[in-house]
Amino acid sequence: MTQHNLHTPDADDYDPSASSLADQVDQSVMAELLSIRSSIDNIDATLVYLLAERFKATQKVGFLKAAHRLPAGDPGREAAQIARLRRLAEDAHLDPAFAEKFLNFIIGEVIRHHEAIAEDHEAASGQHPQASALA
Ligand SMILES: C=C(O[C@@H]1C=C(C(=O)O)C=C[C@H]1O)C(=O)O
Repeated sequence: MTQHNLHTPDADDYDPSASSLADQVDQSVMAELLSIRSSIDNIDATLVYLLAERFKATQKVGFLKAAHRLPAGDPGREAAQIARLRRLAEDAHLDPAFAEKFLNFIIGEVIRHHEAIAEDHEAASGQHPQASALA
């Protein structure tokens, strides 16, 4: 049975003024809150597009690594990226520990994708022995 009364909002019916606070704050506070939230919404949309572009790039790396049987992770590269992002975060007054956690979270996901790409690649070259000989 579907629960139509427990409505979960989705992107198609996004209401930028959705809030559980409406009956707790006066209208002027709510107006200020909504104005700030509209920037938050723009930033969140940008993050999604940026992450989508990043994953498009890392997918290409995944195919390249699979074709040349390279390991999914590259700890030397990751250490350099983390040191750099921590520095950038400090300059930007963002908590460097958070920046590191966030990057590690993304890299973990990328590595899972690379492992899946490598498995698919191995399975496909197993089915076509001449393809694996050429790789
Ligand atoms: C994308 C790569 O693969 C992995 C993922 C990384 C990332 O998401 O930036 C960095 C290093 C690797 O552990 C890469 O080697 O460049």
